Amino acid sequence: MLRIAVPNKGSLSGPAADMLHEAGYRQRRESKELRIVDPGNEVEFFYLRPRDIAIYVSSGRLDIGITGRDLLVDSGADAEEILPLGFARSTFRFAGKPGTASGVEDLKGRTVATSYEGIVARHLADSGVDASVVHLDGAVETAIELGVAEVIADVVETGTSLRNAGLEVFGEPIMKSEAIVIRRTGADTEEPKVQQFLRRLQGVLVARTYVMMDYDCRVEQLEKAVALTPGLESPTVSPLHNEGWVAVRAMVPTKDAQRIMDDLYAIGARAILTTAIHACRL
Ligand SMILES: Nc1ncnc2c1ncn2[C@@H]1O[C@H](COP(=O)(O)OP(=O)(O)OP(=O)(O)O)[C@@H](O)[C@H]1O
Ligand SMILES: O=P(O)(O)OC[C@H]1O[C@H](OP(=O)(O)OP(=O)(O)O)[C@H](O)[C@@H]1O
Ligand SMILES: [Mg+2]
Repeated sequence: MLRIAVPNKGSLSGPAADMLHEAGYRQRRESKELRIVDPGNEVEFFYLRPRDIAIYVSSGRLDIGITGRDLLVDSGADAEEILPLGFARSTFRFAGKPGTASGVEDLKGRTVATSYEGIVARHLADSGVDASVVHLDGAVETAIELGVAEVIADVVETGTSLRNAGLEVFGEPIMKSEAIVIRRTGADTEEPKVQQFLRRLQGVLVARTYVMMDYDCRVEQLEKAVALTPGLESPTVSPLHNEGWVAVRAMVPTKDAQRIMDDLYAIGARAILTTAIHACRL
């Protein structure tokens, strides 16, 4: 049975459960459930604090975990990223009152409040800057107003929390994060059960980012049309009953679908349709 750690709270937990559900796995019904077995898929899910997941996975007791890249790095645990999942995207940045500093080099002798002490301490050390780090559990934006620190380092997504606290980011982003699948460093990912799990999640990612596009075009326009819709391997081209016409079918990135439809129309393609992909194995 494959043992998988899933975030039980916070920004990662809802989207992770949605993705696992879309991949065909049973998920818990109540937020108080701490573990469930999915016997049909031979998988057991453990619902754990996002921060603890890398530690459990590095211990080898759980095979796989879903967590944030920033949480993995912060933990310093002996685990590694094997698949990015595209949700809970954020950057990790320094911020302060306007004019406080313009880069990490200005932080010498100052105090930085953060919930990600591991990331911050390493970044300061790598930059050769000697500054103090104060650990807070959350809501770190308030630390400056209340005099606990002059600077914070925190997760930034829309920037709303910083703006509401009258703070501004400064310096280069310390890191970019998103939800990821992790395993113990060097663990065997060739294991068929692990491979099957990863393929299912990849299938969900593809289904979320691609649509299937069908259209008819004249044979003379086929090369131009195929250049617009190269597909993942190569598009399917079938003859139509009307001589001189073919039907083409290819996967296209959802975000480009409307532009591609315009371009196909402009070169004479017609009956251009897109359909959602619900699941796939590449
Ligand atoms: N507003 C946000 N937008 C996108 N990702 C976020 C946001 N806040 C946190 N994250 C990401 O979620 C993960 C943190 O998960 P965690 O559950 O600890 O934090 P949280 O969502 O802030 O929850 P809480 O603070 O309520 O415990 C990190 O990978 C972080 O980058
Ligand atoms: O840039 P934004 O879109 O505002 O998102 C970033 C904020 O979201 C998270 O906070 P959360 O609400 O989880 O509270 P916390 O600080 O207690 O973790 C994070 O810690 C930032 O504060
Ligand atoms: Mg938070």
